[in-house]
Amino acid sequence: MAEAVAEHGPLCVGIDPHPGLLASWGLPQDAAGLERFALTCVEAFAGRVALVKPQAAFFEAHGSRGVAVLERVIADLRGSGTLVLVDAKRGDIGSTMAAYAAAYLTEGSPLAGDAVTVSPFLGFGSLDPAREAAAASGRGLFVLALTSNPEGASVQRAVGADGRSVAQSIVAAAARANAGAQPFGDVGLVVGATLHELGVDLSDLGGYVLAPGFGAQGATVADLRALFGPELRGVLPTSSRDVLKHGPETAKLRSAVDVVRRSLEM
Ligand SMILES: O=C(O)c1cc(=O)[nH]c(=O)n1[C@@H]1O[C@H](COP(=O)(O)O)[C@@H](O)[C@H]1O
Repeated sequence: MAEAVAEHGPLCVGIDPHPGLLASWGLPQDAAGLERFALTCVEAFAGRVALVKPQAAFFEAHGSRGVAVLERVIADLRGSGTLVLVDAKRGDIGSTMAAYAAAYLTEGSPLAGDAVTVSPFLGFGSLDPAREAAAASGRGLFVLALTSNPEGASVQRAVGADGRSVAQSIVAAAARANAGAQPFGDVGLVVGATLHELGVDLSDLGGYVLAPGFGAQGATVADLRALFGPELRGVLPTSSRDVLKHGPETAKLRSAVDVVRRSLEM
């Protein structure tokens, strides 16, 4: 990850084939349209950004043919040397989590990218099978901590018996998992760029922070710096619709990526 960020900058671009985007790209609302959309994104982004984040939901919406397209996207991006974060937000009891870990974090599985998003809201310990699989296969996790949607706060800012917010407990558990790793461990967090204040201390995290909400959900580069500090150390801003709306021409998608990337350098 550190090498990819050093080469391309910290921007993560999402592949979110919304029905509205398929329509504006002049594509049919079926698996063939999805495939055309997703492979155009691969062509536009491979080798140009540190990380690409396909959103699994939009592929699953097309059934098994859609999932096959997701598998192809993962294979093509990884084959080009571009890191893939599969945004599947999985979370379940530990014994079932082990099956998700087999699907998303195990070498040889067609759905395994380089990292996957997971939900800790069944208890951080329920993620242990995913942490073990990630460590064994050299992959990573991005654990939801403070999400970009306004509804998240009622759960994530709730204060537990120990006086800490749920989000701060998640940060602490991730920091424990990353302890000793240099420069960063396998466990990243998701913290929305749309938040008005952080309200958690990320200084000991020892992992990357994926920051969605940048672009289409309204957060700007200034918001990112206000929230995470001017250096944006370890922060991976991620944008989907704000880039994808420039398709279907590959050149226009690439220049949209360049504009966003430059805005993060200023
Ligand atoms: O895990 C995520 O990526 C995620 C977490 C979060 O708190 N908010 C959030 O928007 N996301 C995802 O990030 C993407 C944001 O898309 P845009 O709003 O189009 O940039 C979508 O795929 C969301 O599912």
